This record gives sequence, structure tokens and C-alpha cells, in this order.
Amino acid sequence: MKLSAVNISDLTFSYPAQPVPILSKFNLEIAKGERFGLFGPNGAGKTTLMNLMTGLLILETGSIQLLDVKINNHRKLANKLFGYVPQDFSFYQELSPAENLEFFGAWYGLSRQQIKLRTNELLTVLGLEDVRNKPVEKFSGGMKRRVNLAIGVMHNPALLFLDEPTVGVDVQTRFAIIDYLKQLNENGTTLIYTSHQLSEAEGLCERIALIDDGKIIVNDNLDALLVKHKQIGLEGLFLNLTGKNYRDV
Ligand SMILES: Nc1ncnc2c1ncn2[C@@H]1O[C@H](COP(=O)(O)OP(=O)(O)OP(=O)(O)O)[C@@H](O)[C@H]1O
Repeated sequence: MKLSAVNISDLTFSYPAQPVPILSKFNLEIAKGERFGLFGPNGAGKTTLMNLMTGLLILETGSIQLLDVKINNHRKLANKLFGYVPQDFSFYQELSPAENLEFFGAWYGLSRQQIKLRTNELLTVLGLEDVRNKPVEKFSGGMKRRVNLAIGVMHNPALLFLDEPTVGVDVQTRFAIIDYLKQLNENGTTLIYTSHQLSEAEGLCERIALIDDGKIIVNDNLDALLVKHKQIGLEGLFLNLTGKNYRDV
């Protein structure tokens, strides 16, 4: 049987202040090598799920397995398997990209030589070589997003979780980031992505799950879903399946 990248089984989770679970008996399997997209309206539970898969939140019942590691029992081991590019910037603003990558490379346990090589490689690929020693706080939104991405992939993870990796960037940076993500995937990295940028998602994701109110509504190959629901794009599919009412009031 093919090894799953992510296997979530009977997961239940609620925040302390809220008695009703955000996710209840939730199941999801993502195959190795996929470019998988997780979508849903505001408050559907996407970030909560990402934070559970990356161990930032602790699950109550059920299990989450990343490749062959159950994160319930082996959190430290699981941490080496994945990279996380969170929606909020995860770097030190007062440090340069090179210093940030050095810090996070050491945190991931890379050797000095590995840190040097990987830093040079990432700064070149992501167009940050000319500003490698300047403090990140002075950077444009697009440059900061590229630094955020570089940190998430510093240790060449087998799985990469991406929460709105292109929010607030211009067309050039969006193109560069999506192109780089596709290259990573071609080299074997499984991508688990969430965003409200649905046209961008169409070009990136092969399979998608739509979640609403903590439940999966559909989970299938994107092209097959478009045919089945007679839609020409993800936005139409999204509205068709989740309705047009506001969700954040
Ligand atoms: N720290 C928290 N404490 C209590 N409730 C929370 C917390 N974080 C999120 N929630 C609630 O959990 C639900 C799911 O939120 P979550 O952020 O996971 O949704 P989302 O799908 O990522 O939304 P968005 O698209 O707006 O980012 C919402 O009802 C939200 O209000």
C-alpha cells in the first residue's frame, strides 16, 4: 500500500473557551507527492487543522500521522519531517535573511556547511541575494513572503504546509512563489496548501478538499469536481457548495 503523507483519523478538537468542537470525528488522507489544497469560508477550520497537523495545537482525541510518524506520540521526530509557512511572518524582523536562515537552519539541526550551502541556494532561487545582509523589517511585502517561504523549506522537508503563502504580494512574487512550489513538488515534496486566492490555487492544486463548519464537503481531484458540479473554476465550485452567505458575522 502507498504510504500516506498525512493520515488524520477520528480527530476531535475544541478551543478551551468553546464547548462545541471545531472539528469532530474528522478524517482526511493526503497521498505522498500530492499538491493538495484545503479550502473553505472564513472560520471553516482550515488554520486550526493546519495547526493541529503541525503540532502547534494539541489534539484531544483521534490521531494524526505524518508519513510513518504519529505526531501524538513522537512530536520531536515529526518536527523534522515537515516545513510550515504560516500566514503570519515567522522571522526576526531585525535580522537579515541570511541571519534568519542561519538561525532556523541551526534550529532544524543542520550543520554549518549545510546552512551555508542551503542559505546561498535559497537566497538565489528566491531573488534575495542582493539583500542578503539587510534587515528584513525594511523589505517589501513580497520580499518578506519569500523570506517566510525560505525559512519553511530550509531543511528540505518531505512535507510542506502553506497557509496563505502569497497574501499581499504582487504578480511577480506570486508567480515566483508558485513556480518554486511546483519545482519543490516535482522533486518530491508533498504540498498541503490553503488560501483564499482561488485562481492561484487552480494552477497549483491537483486535489482539493472543501471544508465548511469543520466538516469536509468534497474531497477529490479538482478537474473531476469541476466536471461533476458543472463549474469552470474553483470560485464557482466554492460558491456552489458553500453558498453565498457571509460566514464571519
Ligand atoms: N484561539 C482560538 N480560540 C477560540 N476560538 C478560535 C481560536 N482560533 C480560531 N477559533 C475559532 O475556530 C473556528 C475556526 O477558525 P480557523 O481560524 O481555523 O478558520 P479558517 O478556516 O482558518 O478561517 P480563515 O479563512 O478566516 O483564516 C472559528 O470559529 C474561529 O473563531
